Amino acid sequence: MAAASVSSRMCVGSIPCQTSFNASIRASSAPCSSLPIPVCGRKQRVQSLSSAKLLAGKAITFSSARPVASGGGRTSIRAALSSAEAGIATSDVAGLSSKYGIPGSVSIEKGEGGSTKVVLKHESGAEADVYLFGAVVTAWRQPDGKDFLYVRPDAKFDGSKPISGGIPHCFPQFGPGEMQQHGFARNLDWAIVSTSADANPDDPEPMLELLLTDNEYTRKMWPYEFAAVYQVTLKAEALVASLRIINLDTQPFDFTAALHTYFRAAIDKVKVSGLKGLQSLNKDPDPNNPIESKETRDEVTFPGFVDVMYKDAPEELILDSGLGYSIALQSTGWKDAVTWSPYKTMESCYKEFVCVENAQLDPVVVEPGKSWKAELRLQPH
Ligand SMILES: O=P(O)(O)OC[C@H]1O[C@@H](O)[C@H](O)[C@@H](O)[C@@H]1O
Repeated sequence: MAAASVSSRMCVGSIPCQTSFNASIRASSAPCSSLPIPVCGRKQRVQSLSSAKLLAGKAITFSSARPVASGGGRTSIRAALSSAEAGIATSDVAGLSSKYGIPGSVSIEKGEGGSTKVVLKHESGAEADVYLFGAVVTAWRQPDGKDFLYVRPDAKFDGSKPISGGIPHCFPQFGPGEMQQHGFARNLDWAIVSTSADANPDDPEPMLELLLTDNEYTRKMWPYEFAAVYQVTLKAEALVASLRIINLDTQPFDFTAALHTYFRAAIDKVKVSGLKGLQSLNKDPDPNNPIESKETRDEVTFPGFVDVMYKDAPEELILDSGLGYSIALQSTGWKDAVTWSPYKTMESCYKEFVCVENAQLDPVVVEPGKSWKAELRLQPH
């Protein structure tokens, strides 16, 4: 749909503070202009959907804990999402800034390689950078300036390949498999749906909500209509990443996925705890025929090349970075975990990072009109 044909306008401050953009739409059958007077909308930036589509539409529940109602709502959900997508070009930093920027909390900037990034700023001094290309959180800076995430020196930000570092998405395939390694979600521009900084009245936490839907390119690899909605919230001492996959198709689909997090670490000292007793599948030496075993160590270390998948991981893993601090990875919905260190296959940087990934390794089936949700909360431990 051409941007010009879309009735899309600012709807600043018309959303009650406690709800997200989508929850508000769900709660309302009214067009944007007739939604309630701002409660604390000063720090809310949303892209309104076409009012006609909202009035005609069924519930859009991709930010709620409840699955999307099945049945006839799909067409209108799709229409509403198309409207949300057909906004400002991802390269239009000025346009995106005026629509979604929130002074002091959310800024839209030109990042590395000319790619657009969103910087979330918490009043504690913490910051997070999120690139629209791949919806990758590339930095999570602490108030003292330390960045807990890592971007490889060979990372490209110009769209020529996925950004190698931070928190890339693996979707709809963790891999290896029929499509490109780790799927297509990290190769595409995601659209901003909303930003806010007032969901919590006691703590102005900046939040960014991004959207990816199918297109010709994705359907060639994975022939389904879908929406992926990704919310990143920066708290004083935590980064929360919440992913929802909605089936907009008329048939069920299945996928595997992961958040492929690159943590800054000292490879000779880093340890991961919480994996003991889990079934492990070692992709070394043959990723297509992993060797099954059981993890016996309290603390998993990285003395050489490591590429291991763990089934049914607990909701909390602890990463001791070896740099003087530890990070808790708390997750819901992500059933499995992966540890990866390329070791000397990446001579220039292997000493500086480790990947501990929250994953869904067995295909998850989503029925038409239903959705799947998983959340990762990272916080100092
Ligand atoms: O695509 P990237 O970021 O280079 O990561 C590749 C690695 O990603 C890991 O998740 C896989 O377990 C490895 O097998 C793979 O080599």
